[in-house]
Amino acid sequence: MIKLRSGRTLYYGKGDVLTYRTYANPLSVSAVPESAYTGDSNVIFAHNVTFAVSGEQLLTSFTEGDNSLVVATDSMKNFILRNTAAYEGSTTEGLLAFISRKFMDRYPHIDAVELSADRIPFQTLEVTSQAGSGLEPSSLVYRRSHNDHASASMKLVRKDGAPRIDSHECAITDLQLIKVCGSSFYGFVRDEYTTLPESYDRPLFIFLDIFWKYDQADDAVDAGLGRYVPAEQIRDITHNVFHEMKSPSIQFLIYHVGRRILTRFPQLAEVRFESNNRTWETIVDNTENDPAGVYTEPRPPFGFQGFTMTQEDLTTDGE
Ligand SMILES: O=c1[nH]c(=O)c2[nH]c(=O)[nH]c2[nH]1
Repeated sequence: MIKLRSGRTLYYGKGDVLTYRTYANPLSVSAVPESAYTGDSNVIFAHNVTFAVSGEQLLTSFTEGDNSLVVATDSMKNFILRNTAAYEGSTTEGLLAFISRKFMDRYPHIDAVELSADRIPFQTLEVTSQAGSGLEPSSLVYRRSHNDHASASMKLVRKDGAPRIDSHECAITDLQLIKVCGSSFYGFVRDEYTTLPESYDRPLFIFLDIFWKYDQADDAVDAGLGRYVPAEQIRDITHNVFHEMKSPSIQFLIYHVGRRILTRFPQLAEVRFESNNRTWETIVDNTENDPAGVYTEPRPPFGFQGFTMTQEDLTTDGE
Protein backbone atom coordinates (compact mmCIF):
# COMPACT_ATOMS: atom_id res chain seq x y z
CA MET A 1 0.00 0.00 0.00
CA ILE A 2 1.40 3.33 -1.03
CA LYS A 3 0.72 6.36 1.18
CA LEU A 4 0.99 10.04 0.33
CA ARG A 5 2.82 12.51 2.59
CA SER A 6 -0.61 13.43 3.98
CA GLY A 7 -1.01 9.85 5.22
CA ARG A 8 -3.74 9.15 2.66
CA THR A 9 -3.47 5.89 0.73
CA LEU A 10 -3.62 6.42 -3.02
CA TYR A 11 -2.66 4.00 -5.76
CA TYR A 12 -3.81 2.44 -9.00
CA GLY A 13 -2.31 -0.07 -11.35
CA LYS A 14 -2.57 -3.27 -13.32
CA GLY A 15 -2.53 -6.89 -12.20
CA ASP A 16 -1.97 -10.18 -14.02
CA VAL A 17 0.33 -8.69 -16.65
CA LEU A 18 1.65 -11.89 -18.19
CA THR A 19 5.08 -11.48 -19.74
CA TYR A 20 6.55 -14.46 -21.56
CA ARG A 21 10.04 -13.34 -22.47
CA THR A 22 12.21 -15.78 -24.39
CA TYR A 23 16.01 -15.84 -24.40
CA ALA A 24 16.70 -13.55 -21.49
CA ASN A 25 20.32 -13.52 -20.33
CA PRO A 26 21.30 -16.71 -18.50
CA LEU A 27 21.73 -16.63 -14.73
CA SER A 28 24.81 -18.09 -13.11
CA VAL A 29 25.17 -18.46 -9.32
CA SER A 30 27.64 -20.06 -6.91
CA ALA A 31 26.81 -23.58 -5.79
CA VAL A 32 25.71 -24.48 -2.26
CA PRO A 33 26.20 -28.02 -0.88
CA GLU A 34 22.47 -28.78 -0.70
CA SER A 35 21.65 -27.96 -4.31
CA ALA A 36 22.57 -28.93 -7.85
CA TYR A 37 21.23 -25.56 -9.00
CA THR A 38 23.85 -23.20 -10.39
CA GLY A 39 21.74 -21.07 -12.70
CA ASP A 40 19.10 -20.85 -15.37
CA SER A 41 19.37 -20.69 -19.14
CA ASN A 42 16.41 -18.28 -19.01
CA VAL A 43 15.27 -19.52 -22.42
CA ILE A 44 11.81 -18.87 -20.96
CA PHE A 45 11.75 -15.96 -18.51
CA ALA A 46 8.04 -15.69 -17.73
CA HIS A 47 6.23 -13.64 -15.09
CA ASN A 48 2.86 -12.55 -13.83
CA VAL A 49 3.38 -8.90 -12.84
CA THR A 50 1.32 -6.63 -10.60
CA PHE A 51 2.18 -2.95 -10.91
CA ALA A 52 0.82 0.00 -8.89
CA VAL A 53 1.77 3.67 -8.83
CA SER A 54 1.20 6.55 -6.45
CA GLY A 55 1.83 10.30 -6.38
CA GLU A 56 0.67 13.51 -4.73
CA GLN A 57 -0.34 14.88 -8.12
CA LEU A 58 -2.73 12.00 -8.75
CA LEU A 59 -5.04 13.16 -5.94
CA THR A 60 -7.23 15.22 -8.28
CA SER A 61 -7.80 12.20 -10.50
CA PHE A 62 -9.74 10.76 -7.55
CA THR A 63 -11.28 13.95 -6.14
CA GLU A 64 -12.03 15.91 -9.34
CA GLY A 65 -12.04 13.37 -12.17
CA ASP A 66 -8.98 15.10 -13.64
CA ASN A 67 -7.31 12.54 -15.92
CA SER A 68 -4.58 14.85 -17.23
CA LEU A 69 -1.84 13.02 -15.29
CA VAL A 70 -3.39 9.56 -15.39
CA VAL A 71 -1.22 7.05 -17.25
CA ALA A 72 -3.86 4.52 -18.32
CA THR A 73 -3.39 1.10 -16.77
CA ASP A 74 -3.56 -0.20 -20.34
CA SER A 75 -0.46 1.88 -21.10
CA MET A 76 1.21 0.51 -17.95
CA LYS A 77 0.63 -2.99 -19.30
CA ASN A 78 2.24 -1.99 -22.61
CA PHE A 79 5.13 -0.34 -20.76
CA ILE A 80 5.78 -3.52 -18.76
CA LEU A 81 5.59 -5.77 -21.82
CA ARG A 82 7.80 -3.66 -24.08
CA ASN A 83 10.41 -2.99 -21.42
CA THR A 84 10.57 -6.69 -20.58
CA ALA A 85 12.07 -6.99 -24.05
CA ALA A 86 14.68 -4.33 -23.18
CA TYR A 87 15.74 -5.96 -19.87
CA GLU A 88 19.31 -7.25 -20.10
CA GLY A 89 19.53 -8.95 -16.71
CA SER A 90 18.57 -12.43 -15.58
CA THR A 91 16.44 -12.24 -12.42
CA THR A 92 12.88 -11.42 -11.38
CA GLU A 93 14.16 -8.81 -8.92
CA GLY A 94 16.26 -7.18 -11.61
CA LEU A 95 13.31 -7.07 -13.99
CA LEU A 96 11.11 -5.36 -11.38
CA ALA A 97 13.76 -2.76 -10.56
CA PHE A 98 14.43 -2.12 -14.26
CA ILE A 99 10.77 -1.60 -15.20
CA SER A 100 9.89 0.54 -12.20
CA ARG A 101 12.97 2.80 -12.50
CA LYS A 102 12.27 3.32 -16.19
CA PHE A 103 8.63 4.09 -15.48
CA MET A 104 9.51 6.68 -12.83
CA ASP A 105 12.05 8.27 -15.19
CA ARG A 106 9.46 8.44 -17.99
CA TYR A 107 6.67 9.86 -15.74
CA PRO A 108 8.23 12.34 -13.28
CA HIS A 109 4.91 13.02 -11.47
CA ILE A 110 4.88 9.44 -10.16
CA ASP A 111 6.32 9.48 -6.60
CA ALA A 112 6.28 5.75 -5.87
CA VAL A 113 5.85 2.38 -7.54
CA GLU A 114 4.95 -0.85 -5.80
CA LEU A 115 5.20 -3.99 -7.87
CA SER A 116 5.53 -7.73 -7.63
CA ALA A 117 5.99 -10.68 -9.93
CA ASP A 118 5.44 -14.40 -9.73
CA ARG A 119 7.85 -16.32 -11.89
CA ILE A 120 5.93 -18.76 -14.09
CA PRO A 121 8.10 -21.87 -14.01
CA PHE A 122 8.89 -23.97 -17.06
CA GLN A 123 10.94 -27.11 -16.55
CA THR A 124 13.49 -28.60 -18.90
CA LEU A 125 12.73 -31.96 -20.49
CA GLU A 126 15.07 -34.73 -21.56
CA VAL A 127 15.24 -35.75 -25.20
CA THR A 128 17.42 -38.28 -26.97
CA SER A 129 20.67 -36.67 -27.93
CA GLN A 130 21.41 -35.84 -31.56
CA ALA A 131 24.64 -37.79 -31.23
CA GLY A 132 22.51 -40.83 -30.36
CA SER A 133 24.07 -41.35 -26.93
CA GLY A 134 21.53 -41.17 -24.14
CA LEU A 135 19.39 -38.23 -23.07
CA GLU A 136 20.06 -34.51 -22.88
CA PRO A 137 17.99 -31.47 -21.92
CA SER A 138 15.96 -30.08 -24.81
CA SER A 139 16.76 -26.48 -25.62
CA LEU A 140 13.40 -26.11 -27.37
CA VAL A 141 10.58 -27.87 -25.50
CA TYR A 142 9.68 -27.01 -21.89
CA ARG A 143 7.00 -28.17 -19.48
CA ARG A 144 4.85 -25.66 -17.59
CA SER A 145 5.10 -26.43 -13.88
CA HIS A 146 2.37 -25.88 -11.33
CA ASN A 147 4.68 -26.64 -8.44
CA ASP A 148 6.26 -24.07 -6.14
CA HIS A 149 7.49 -20.89 -7.78
CA ALA A 150 9.69 -17.89 -7.08
CA SER A 151 8.40 -14.37 -6.67
CA ALA A 152 9.54 -10.93 -5.62
CA SER A 153 8.00 -7.66 -4.55
CA MET A 154 9.52 -4.21 -4.35
CA LYS A 155 8.64 -0.63 -3.54
CA LEU A 156 10.49 2.29 -5.11
CA VAL A 157 10.15 5.88 -3.97
CA ARG A 158 11.59 9.05 -5.44
CA LYS A 159 14.45 10.53 -3.40
CA ASP A 160 16.16 13.71 -4.60
CA GLY A 161 14.37 13.18 -7.90
CA ALA A 162 15.64 9.64 -8.54
CA PRO A 163 13.85 6.31 -7.93
CA ARG A 164 15.29 4.36 -4.98
CA ILE A 165 14.39 0.89 -3.70
CA ASP A 166 12.60 1.51 -0.39
CA SER A 167 11.77 -2.12 0.44
CA HIS A 168 11.92 -5.53 -1.16
CA GLU A 169 11.07 -9.13 -0.41
CA CYS A 170 11.80 -12.31 -2.37
CA ALA A 171 9.92 -15.57 -1.96
CA ILE A 172 9.31 -19.14 -2.86
CA THR A 173 5.67 -20.07 -2.37
CA ASP A 174 3.54 -23.19 -2.54
CA LEU A 175 6.26 -25.62 -1.49
CA GLN A 176 4.50 -28.86 -0.51
CA LEU A 177 6.79 -31.35 1.20
CA ILE A 178 6.02 -34.73 2.75
CA LYS A 179 8.41 -36.65 4.98
CA VAL A 180 7.02 -40.17 5.31
CA CYS A 181 8.59 -41.00 8.67
CA GLY A 182 11.02 -39.55 11.20
CA SER A 183 8.85 -36.73 12.55
CA SER A 184 7.13 -36.56 15.92
CA PHE A 185 4.82 -34.29 17.88
CA TYR A 186 4.52 -34.99 21.60
CA GLY A 187 4.98 -33.31 24.95
CA PHE A 188 2.47 -30.54 24.16
CA VAL A 189 -0.02 -29.21 26.73
CA ARG A 190 -2.48 -31.93 27.78
CA ASP A 191 -5.62 -30.72 29.47
CA GLU A 192 -9.40 -30.97 29.25
CA TYR A 193 -9.29 -29.61 25.67
CA THR A 194 -6.77 -32.13 24.34
CA THR A 195 -7.93 -34.91 22.04
CA LEU A 196 -4.85 -35.14 19.80
CA PRO A 197 -2.77 -38.25 20.59
CA GLU A 198 0.98 -37.88 20.96
CA SER A 199 2.76 -38.96 17.83
CA TYR A 200 6.28 -40.41 17.83
CA ASP A 201 6.48 -41.03 14.10
CA ARG A 202 4.05 -39.15 11.89
CA PRO A 203 4.08 -38.62 8.13
CA LEU A 204 4.61 -34.86 8.16
CA PHE A 205 3.14 -32.98 5.20
CA ILE A 206 3.75 -29.24 5.17
CA PHE A 207 2.78 -26.40 2.88
CA LEU A 208 5.46 -23.75 3.09
CA ASP A 209 6.08 -20.22 1.86
CA ILE A 210 9.56 -18.75 2.50
CA PHE A 211 10.44 -15.06 2.17
CA TRP A 212 13.83 -13.35 2.35
CA LYS A 213 15.32 -9.88 2.31
CA TYR A 214 18.87 -8.89 1.43
CA ASP A 215 21.00 -6.62 3.56
CA GLN A 216 21.75 -4.68 0.35
CA ALA A 217 18.90 -4.64 -2.19
CA ASP A 218 21.48 -4.25 -4.99
CA ASP A 219 22.54 -7.87 -4.43
CA ALA A 220 19.00 -8.96 -5.35
CA VAL A 221 18.77 -6.73 -8.39
CA ASP A 222 22.21 -7.23 -9.94
CA ALA A 223 23.17 -10.90 -10.17
CA GLY A 224 26.52 -9.73 -11.58
CA LEU A 225 27.56 -8.76 -8.04
CA GLY A 226 27.73 -12.51 -7.31
CA ARG A 227 25.51 -12.53 -4.21
CA TYR A 228 22.15 -13.38 -5.80
CA VAL A 229 20.14 -16.00 -3.87
CA PRO A 230 18.02 -18.16 -6.17
CA ALA A 231 14.70 -19.54 -4.92
CA GLU A 232 15.77 -22.97 -6.19
CA GLN A 233 18.66 -23.11 -3.68
CA ILE A 234 16.34 -21.99 -0.85
CA ARG A 235 13.97 -24.80 -1.92
CA ASP A 236 16.77 -27.39 -1.99
CA ILE A 237 18.19 -26.31 1.38
CA THR A 238 14.68 -26.68 2.83
CA HIS A 239 14.16 -30.25 1.71
CA ASN A 240 17.70 -31.19 2.79
CA VAL A 241 17.12 -29.95 6.34
CA PHE A 242 13.72 -31.71 6.37
CA HIS A 243 15.44 -34.93 5.24
CA GLU A 244 18.25 -34.65 7.82
CA MET A 245 16.24 -33.70 10.89
CA LYS A 246 14.14 -35.77 13.22
CA SER A 247 11.75 -32.91 13.87
CA PRO A 248 9.64 -32.66 17.05
CA SER A 249 7.41 -29.98 15.43
CA ILE A 250 7.04 -27.78 12.38
CA GLN A 251 8.10 -24.82 14.58
CA PHE A 252 11.51 -26.40 15.24
CA LEU A 253 11.88 -27.56 11.65
CA ILE A 254 11.43 -24.11 10.12
CA TYR A 255 13.80 -22.60 12.69
CA HIS A 256 16.52 -24.96 11.50
CA VAL A 257 15.75 -24.34 7.84
CA GLY A 258 16.12 -20.63 8.63
CA ARG A 259 19.46 -21.16 10.35
CA ARG A 260 20.79 -23.08 7.36
CA ILE A 261 19.59 -20.44 4.89
CA LEU A 262 21.13 -17.59 6.91
CA THR A 263 24.38 -19.56 7.25
CA ARG A 264 24.65 -20.24 3.54
CA PHE A 265 23.73 -16.68 2.60
CA PRO A 266 25.30 -14.04 4.88
CA GLN A 267 24.10 -11.43 2.35
CA LEU A 268 20.52 -12.01 3.60
CA ALA A 269 19.29 -9.85 6.46
CA GLU A 270 16.08 -11.74 7.13
CA VAL A 271 14.21 -14.93 6.35
CA ARG A 272 10.52 -15.43 7.10
CA PHE A 273 8.31 -18.52 7.08
CA GLU A 274 4.62 -19.19 6.73
CA SER A 275 3.88 -22.87 7.17
CA ASN A 276 0.72 -24.91 7.14
CA ASN A 277 0.24 -28.34 8.70
CA ARG A 278 -1.31 -30.79 6.23
CA THR A 279 -0.26 -33.99 8.03
CA TRP A 280 -2.18 -36.93 6.58
CA GLU A 281 -4.82 -38.50 8.75
CA THR A 282 -3.86 -42.03 9.80
CA ILE A 283 -6.21 -44.83 8.73
CA VAL A 284 -3.89 -47.84 9.17
CA ASP A 285 -0.90 -47.12 11.41
CA ASN A 286 2.57 -48.42 10.72
CA THR A 287 4.24 -50.61 13.34
CA GLU A 288 7.78 -51.28 14.45
CA ASN A 289 7.87 -54.37 12.24
CA ASP A 290 5.91 -53.04 9.27
CA PRO A 291 6.53 -49.53 7.90
CA ALA A 292 3.43 -49.69 5.66
CA GLY A 293 0.61 -47.36 6.61
CA VAL A 294 -2.48 -45.93 4.96
CA TYR A 295 -3.38 -42.29 5.30
CA THR A 296 -5.94 -39.91 3.91
CA GLU A 297 -6.32 -36.18 3.35
CA PRO A 298 -6.57 -34.22 6.62
CA ARG A 299 -9.76 -32.35 7.34
CA PRO A 300 -9.87 -28.62 8.00
CA PRO A 301 -9.21 -26.60 10.04
CA PHE A 302 -5.44 -26.52 9.42
CA GLY A 303 -2.74 -25.31 11.79
CA PHE A 304 -0.19 -22.73 10.72
CA GLN A 305 3.08 -21.18 11.92
CA GLY A 306 4.83 -17.90 11.15
CA PHE A 307 8.44 -17.08 12.04
CA THR A 308 10.94 -14.37 11.16
CA MET A 309 14.68 -14.74 11.64
CA THR A 310 17.71 -12.52 11.15
CA GLN A 311 21.48 -13.10 11.14
CA GLU A 312 21.36 -12.47 14.91
CA ASP A 313 19.69 -15.87 15.30
CA LEU A 314 22.99 -17.46 14.27
CA THR A 315 24.79 -15.99 17.27
CA THR A 316 22.76 -18.32 19.53
CA ASP A 317 23.65 -22.01 19.60
CA GLY A 318 20.26 -23.31 18.51
CA GLU A 319 21.12 -27.01 18.75
O1 LIG B 1 4.24 -29.41 14.29
C1 LIG B 1 3.18 -29.16 14.88
N1 LIG B 1 3.08 -28.03 15.62
C2 LIG B 1 1.93 -27.70 16.31
O2 LIG B 1 1.87 -26.64 16.99
C3 LIG B 1 0.85 -28.60 16.21
N2 LIG B 1 -0.42 -28.61 16.73
C4 LIG B 1 -1.03 -29.73 16.30
O3 LIG B 1 -2.23 -30.05 16.56
N3 LIG B 1 -0.19 -30.45 15.50
C5 LIG B 1 0.98 -29.78 15.44
N4 LIG B 1 2.16 -30.03 14.77
